[in-house]
Amino acid sequence: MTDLLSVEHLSFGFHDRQLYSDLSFALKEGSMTSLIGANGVGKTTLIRLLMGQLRPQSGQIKFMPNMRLGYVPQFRNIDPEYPLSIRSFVQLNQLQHGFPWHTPKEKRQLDAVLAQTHLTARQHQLLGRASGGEKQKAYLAQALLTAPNFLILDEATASLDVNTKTELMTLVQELNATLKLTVLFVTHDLQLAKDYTQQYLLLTPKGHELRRTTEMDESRMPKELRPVTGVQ
Ligand SMILES: Nc1ncnc2c1ncn2[C@@H]1O[C@H](COP(=O)(O)OP(=O)(O)OP(=O)(O)O)[C@@H](O)[C@H]1O
Repeated sequence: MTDLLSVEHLSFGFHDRQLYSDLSFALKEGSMTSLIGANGVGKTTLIRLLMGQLRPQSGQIKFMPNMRLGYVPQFRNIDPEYPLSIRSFVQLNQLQHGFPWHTPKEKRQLDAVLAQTHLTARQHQLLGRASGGEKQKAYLAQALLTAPNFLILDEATASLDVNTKTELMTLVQELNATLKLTVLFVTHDLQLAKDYTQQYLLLTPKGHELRRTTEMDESRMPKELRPVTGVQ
């Protein structure tokens, strides 16, 4: 299988702190990878580098030519009085052509994405009154509207309850299987990493490792990462 992403000898730091000095790894097309590491080790910074918001100090970030990136941010609280329905919120990602209306093709795409994320029945619910899981699925649906083949989930399950986390990750797994989405999942939750992704990229101040989650040695993981309990 081809590499969707290849990072070669990347180095980056902020003025007072070097985060990586020789970071190299590749993600295969269609793979699911957890990005894990202690607080402040540089996970978000790596995502910002991948998204082109920061430039490497040296080294290279290469994507396959037809890479289309979708980004799902961390769950945020939304004001209960937020005026848009789930459908209208998801649709915001389609208003980039500058017209305040939607073409029949866009409506079909929107309906398809709402169905993919199991939101069809709840699409007229006000987003502010939706459950945490529905809100997070709305962010996911918004990202899917641009038909990405690479999806970055940035702590997207943090602050969701266990059942909702499971539901969201099952959905992401379905999308990975049906759309061949390559997934990079930033998480502090080792159990989710083991249950839903095949490999993990661990960042530590001393270096990094990319391994299969079946080979994860919990005792070598940073202490603050949630212990693997085996209970879902
Ligand atoms: N714009 C910036 N300017 C200076 N330092 C920064 C900037 N952004 C992040 N940092 C620092 O870089 C380090 C890595 O931050 P980053 O947010 O990438 O870590 P993280 O692994 O995502 O942490 P967490 O798990 O807590 O979200 C931290 O020490 C942070 O304070």
